Amino acid sequence: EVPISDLDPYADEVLSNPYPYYAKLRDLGPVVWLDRYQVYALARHDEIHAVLSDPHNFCSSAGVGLANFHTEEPWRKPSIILEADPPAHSGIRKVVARILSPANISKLRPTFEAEADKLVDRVLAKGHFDAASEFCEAYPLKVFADAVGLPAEGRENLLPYGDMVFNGFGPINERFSKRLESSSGAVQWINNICRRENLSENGLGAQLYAAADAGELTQDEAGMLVRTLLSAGLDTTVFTLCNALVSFAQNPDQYAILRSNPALARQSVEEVIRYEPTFHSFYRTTAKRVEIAGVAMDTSQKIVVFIGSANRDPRRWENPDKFDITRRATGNLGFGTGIHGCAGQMMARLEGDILLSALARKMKSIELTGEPVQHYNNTVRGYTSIPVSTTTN
Ligand SMILES: CC(C)Cc1ccc(C(=O)O)cc1
Repeated sequence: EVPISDLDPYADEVLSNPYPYYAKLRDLGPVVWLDRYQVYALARHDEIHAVLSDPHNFCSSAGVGLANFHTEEPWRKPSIILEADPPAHSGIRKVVARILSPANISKLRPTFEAEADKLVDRVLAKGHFDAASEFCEAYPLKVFADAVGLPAEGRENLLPYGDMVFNGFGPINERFSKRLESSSGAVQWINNICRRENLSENGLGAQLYAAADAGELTQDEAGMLVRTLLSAGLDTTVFTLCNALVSFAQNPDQYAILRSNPALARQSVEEVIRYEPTFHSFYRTTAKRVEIAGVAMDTSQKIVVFIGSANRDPRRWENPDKFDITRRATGNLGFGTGIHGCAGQMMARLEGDILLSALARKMKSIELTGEPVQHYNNTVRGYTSIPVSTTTN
């Protein structure tokens, strides 16, 4: 029989430190029934990897959150890439993958490096700063928003919008719908800013519209994909940088290794994404009657996969709870895997590599001057405040 758990993965006490709860789920078995939400839960690496690698049996078009689009209205128009299955997904993904390819985004490196050095010098000159709001948020909101081609004004809408998107993959509870009302301005702003006339001539947004001119997409689909970039590309990198800073602050020996060789920044981003992934849980829906680890499931069943648990599974990782930037962390599930694997992962690595190496070259150690304040969201983990004092060379 399938073990039953009454865990509420969206309770604040679980969100504040999910790892002990993940360990319990892993020990219960490869497939667990979450009674509270009436869904199956996978917490072990191998089963999660298998489900994310099998879009045929485990589909995304019913939504990748708790809500089942087969039976309920999505809160926003479904994404044409995230919430799509082959064959519709394939052509769209090809365009996005080209625009976010290493070849295309490596052209951004000189600008990204110049902005990182400017930001590091600015915060170090202050003597102490909030590494969340003044550093980890400021950097993607400048370099990625510029790269997409957004105007300077209105960017304060971006993180609140992303927060709604990521809450939206969990239970659409009263908190969420209240947030939706209060941030309807952000939703309007996002839908408007994705229009071609509001974007720069040569940014990633313009490149999507150029693909439409070339007949690879419709103009509408290009606009929807600009929304994708703004939905997926901000909060995720902001919180990854926050998680990096806090992980290094709590493991000064690891920051000392990075200081001794800033070129390790790229590899350290990989370990941050394994150890403290920003994105923790999302869903697939069975597309037919199917079995996982001997458990027979009906069609149209929701399955939650806990990415954050897969990355700490001792069946896959040695000493999984240790933050160790010298380990080989590639292949972790922080960026997902398979046809829906993160299309922006090279952009995320570029931002993390550049900002962390710029910091490591100039800041001797990361000294917290107060407790980091965690950001609470149904599916992403990060911080809203990380008070640090600067210790230059
Ligand atoms: C971790 C993923 C769920 C992030 C994400 C969010 C939104 C979209 C979209 O297409 O709107 C795509 C990807």
